[in-house]
Amino acid sequence: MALVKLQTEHFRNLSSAPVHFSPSFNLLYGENGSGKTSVLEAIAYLGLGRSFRVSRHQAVVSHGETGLTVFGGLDRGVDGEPGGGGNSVVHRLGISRDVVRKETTLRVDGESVRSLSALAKFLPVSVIDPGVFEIVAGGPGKRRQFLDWSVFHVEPSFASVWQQCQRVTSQRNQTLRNGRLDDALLRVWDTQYAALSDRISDARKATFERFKSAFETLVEEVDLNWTKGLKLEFYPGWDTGRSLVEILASHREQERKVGHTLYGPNRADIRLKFQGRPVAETFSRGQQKTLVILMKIAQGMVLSELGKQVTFLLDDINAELDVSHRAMLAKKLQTLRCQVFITSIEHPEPGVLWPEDDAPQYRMFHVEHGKLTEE
Ligand SMILES: Nc1ncnc2c1ncn2[C@@H]1O[C@H](COP(=O)(O)OP(=O)(O)OP(=O)(O)O)[C@@H](O)[C@H]1O
Repeated sequence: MALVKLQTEHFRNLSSAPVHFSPSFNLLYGENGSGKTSVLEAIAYLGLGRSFRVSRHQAVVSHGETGLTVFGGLDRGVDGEPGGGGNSVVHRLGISRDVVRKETTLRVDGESVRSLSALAKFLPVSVIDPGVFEIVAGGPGKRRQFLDWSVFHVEPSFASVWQQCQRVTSQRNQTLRNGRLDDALLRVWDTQYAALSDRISDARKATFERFKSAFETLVEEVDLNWTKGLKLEFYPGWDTGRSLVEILASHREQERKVGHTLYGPNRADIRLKFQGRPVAETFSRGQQKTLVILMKIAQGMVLSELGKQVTFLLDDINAELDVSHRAMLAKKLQTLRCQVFITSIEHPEPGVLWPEDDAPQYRMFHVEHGKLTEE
């Protein structure tokens, strides 16, 4: 699927006029503060139900307004129509947020839906912005988020198992904090928690294996010297040599002291090592950035294998990647037949992104005061 129509109301500084996009590449350029990132943010809002820049919905709502709406029209993507995709909308998505009532309303094809996953499954959006490099440089939380995004799109039941596990974890934490020694109750929570944790971990591991294999193929293809000896490993959040119930029972006092669960899927990680050491300690900043880009592409490959097209949102990559890495990224995304949005301050030169003169179908937009004008 590709987002071929976008219309927003009261979304930051964006104009409410509808915009039609290419199912392939879309190049957006404009001055600082013109609204380029806000366009990507509005697209991501449809696919993630939140902003990728800020955690408060209020910040995204236009000043002086009490709510926002984003509508999207999807078509079947680059391969959906003879001749490389036409703008024929096959699904309509809508999300509204009322920040006074703190209510979100979701619609798919005119029907109300309750869960965000019903909307999100239509539009897998992957953001590559300056903050994305935290996946390598930052803590395990960023890598869990990265992995779970693909698990969600690969394993249909993942979102509901995850929610159940969060509920049980929070009840278990309350019991741990409860001063009374309530061992019998804790054991009940332990059993439920361990069963859900195993399901989460199995789903994560299966998706991780797909991801790892795509990543290895990609690394082979791009043939970058410094990636030889790089190892990716999934850590589920506990030592799987023993059952989680056993581990929890043997760390009762420790968990009671801290008042929360210390072992399980909330501790999972993708461990990235180079010659036995964490890459964050070994790789240069440029290498770390390239590594994240390769991981993002590999994630796109996994979804492509399952017949799903990722919509990539590339914010200001000129500031992050040199010309050759930008060209490598554009080429790979073109091969994957993904939909791509790229922002830049300068007028884009397609010859830089596609030096071999094999530019795909693209649309170019100038962004000014929140309004997009196609060129
Ligand atoms: N809630 C809001 N309501 C109205 N306008 C807003 C709101 N939040 C931000 N803005 C304004 O919207 C504009 C769009 O900002 P955005 O970050 O999208 O610009 P950009 O083109 O990506 O800029 P840059 O190149 O500097 O990254 C800015 O001028 C900002 O001041």
